[in-house]
Amino acid sequence: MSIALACGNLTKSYGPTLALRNLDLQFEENVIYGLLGRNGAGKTTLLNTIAGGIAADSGTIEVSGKKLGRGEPPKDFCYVRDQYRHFGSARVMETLQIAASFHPRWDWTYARELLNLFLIDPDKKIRQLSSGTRSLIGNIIGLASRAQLTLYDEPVLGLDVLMRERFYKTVLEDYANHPRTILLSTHLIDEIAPVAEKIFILESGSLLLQDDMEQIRMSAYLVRGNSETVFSFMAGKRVLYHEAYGRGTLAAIYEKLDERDMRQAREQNISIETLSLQKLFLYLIEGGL
Ligand SMILES: Nc1ncnc2c1ncn2[C@@H]1O[C@H](COP(=O)(O)OP(=O)(O)OP(=O)(O)O)[C@@H](O)[C@H]1O
Repeated sequence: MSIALACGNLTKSYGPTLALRNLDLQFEENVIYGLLGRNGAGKTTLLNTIAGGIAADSGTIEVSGKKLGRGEPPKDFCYVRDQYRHFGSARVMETLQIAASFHPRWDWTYARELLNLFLIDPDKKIRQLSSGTRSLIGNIIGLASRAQLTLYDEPVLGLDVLMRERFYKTVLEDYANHPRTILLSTHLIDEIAPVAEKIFILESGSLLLQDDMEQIRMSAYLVRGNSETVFSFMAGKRVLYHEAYGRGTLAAIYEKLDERDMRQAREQNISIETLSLQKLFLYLIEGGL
């Protein structure tokens, strides 16, 4: 496993607001990450800091083992955010030409295919596009850049469900042929679950959870039953949240359950359901345990 990017002890405040708190994060090469967090959790600050757009107060950013200077962007890197609205009077094709000049691995054949796939007229001016279509221009740049490190900040904002699905499918297909490190920051949590291999959840500038999607699928459960039996079942397990539920208790746990746990649950009439990523997120935030 090689590390593409490592953030060490990263801290950034805006006046009294601590946006990133001693954040340690590592991104492996050739993995798709999902970055989740509530409004104000620090996602954009993290991405901007990695991109060199803002300087951290303290901490380090290393790309392939080499420390970046203050405000220095990583090499072979693409940051997709909502800046394309500033290209108002430029045509789509001109905007792609500017982007291509920054990305040595840019693939024009692929960029044209993507314009067709997302039904975008290359002669239109950016300001004539809907906001969803402007997001797609950024996403096309992210894909066609084939940058080894690609960060997307809310790439599906304003996209209808068909275009969201099409975008995620395209990311996966292209990643299969051209593996690279991709980070997708989004509020649409359950949509990211089939796409991301690993998840980071930020809350108040700190990392609340990081895990493989596969582990999350095998570890996130909601258990319900008589309070006494539920508490005894939960003993020694990581409990994210619990509440009284009628005469019993409902609890969200984060733990791999084995056959013995399942037998105990059956014998004691405890119901166990798997939690979706979105529900896990909600219980993590609500629980704060
Ligand atoms: N330029 C700024 N000046 C002052 N405070 C800021 C600035 N940018 C961000 N913040 C604050 O820093 C914190 C983190 O904001 P950030 O935009 O990184 O969160 P986010 O997770 O991207 O949120 P969202 O999902 O709403 O975009 C918030 O409390 C926010 O109000």
